[in-house]
Amino acid sequence: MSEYLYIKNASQVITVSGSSNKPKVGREMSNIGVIENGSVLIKKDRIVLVGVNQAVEQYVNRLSEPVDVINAAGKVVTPGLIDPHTHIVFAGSREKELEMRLKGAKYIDILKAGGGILSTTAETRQASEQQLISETVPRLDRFLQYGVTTIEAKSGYGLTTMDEWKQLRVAKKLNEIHPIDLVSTFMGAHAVPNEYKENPDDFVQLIINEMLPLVAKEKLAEFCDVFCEEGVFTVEQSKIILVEGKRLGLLPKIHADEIVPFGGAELAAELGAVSADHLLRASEEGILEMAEKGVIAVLLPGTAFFLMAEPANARRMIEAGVAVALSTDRNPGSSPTESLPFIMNLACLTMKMTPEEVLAACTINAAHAINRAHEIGSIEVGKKADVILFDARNYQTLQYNYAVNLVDTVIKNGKVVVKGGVNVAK
Ligand SMILES: O=C(O)CC1=NCN=C1
Ligand SMILES: [Zn+2]
Repeated sequence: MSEYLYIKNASQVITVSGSSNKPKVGREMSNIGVIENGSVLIKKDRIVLVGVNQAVEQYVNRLSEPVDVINAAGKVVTPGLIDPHTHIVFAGSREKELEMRLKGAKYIDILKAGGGILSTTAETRQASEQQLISETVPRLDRFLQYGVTTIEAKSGYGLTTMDEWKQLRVAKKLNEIHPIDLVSTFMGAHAVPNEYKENPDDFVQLIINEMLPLVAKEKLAEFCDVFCEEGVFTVEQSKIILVEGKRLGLLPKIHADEIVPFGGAELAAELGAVSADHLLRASEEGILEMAEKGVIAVLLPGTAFFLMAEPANARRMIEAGVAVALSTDRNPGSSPTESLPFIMNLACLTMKMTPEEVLAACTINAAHAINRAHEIGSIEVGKKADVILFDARNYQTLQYNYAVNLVDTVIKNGKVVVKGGVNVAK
């Protein structure tokens, strides 16, 4: 195994270069830096050269050290895909809810009746750290097979100080043992637990006075997120939590305007949140304020699809100058999928995003949504060698061939972890 890995003769290399200091907005989202007949040279865990085949070949031929070669003929090479919004650490499953919703039950009514998030919370509270690890690893393995090399991971199924702490410790442990990188978000404000149903403001105080200080002291999360929604947390409660999180060094994110127009996008802009997520019902004012303040819209078309709801107005957001990222929203209730490639298909087919925009949204813009654009999200010299080879001759095929997995090879930190679609990292 040499220090050099040479990915040669790709049909296309999609570099998504030139936007590491700020996310792509507007027409910039369509500029994804395509190199026809290109190659990539990796040394250890970093990208050291990317360009047209001949130029990279000449450089490689002058090297005195041995070079491992991957023949990428007929393949499209992209940066590793990034999922900036998952609830991946949890126990149990919620298939029963699908049947209820197919018979007309609404997501939010199931939650209000003590199901939904609260039923996953009951199972997650019961689960040991080891059980949470063993239930989450297969989900991470599937993400890897879909070409996802970095994900964000929220807490929010503990809803007690110790159980939120447990979830975040599990995410930290998974980040150490699994090839995928996990970036953690504290989301103690995911739902009001039954024991605080009569006095939700006391739960907000528990989050402020106990959970946030512990998470900040132990540096178990970089972001703080709140489910700002009718019947969950009010705009006022959300603001109190996110302002305190920000004071303690946790950057704000917000589940905004998912079910009803609720002012979440406006709150995200007011607080200068890194991202506002969902936005199926965001107002025109909220979109304009997000554009003005540079708040990234993390859109979740898989959740809209699974909840049989209208998706977010991506075209209006892109037109208004809001940076758009995409995510699976992997969770057991409203989006049980790891297929970020299918989310890209849905973004094209249900939100009319272009093949270029969805690639920018799943790479560099997603990297900005988790504060990692200096490290990942594009194929540029000095960045982490997180690279995907897709079995396709051009990037448009990735959206044309929908609901299939075209990932052939996944390289994580310069090491091959998926080959021929098979996980070889074990
Ligand atoms: O239902 C869940 O478990 C996750 C979720 N949080 C907010 N929307 C969906
Ligand atoms: Zn979510």
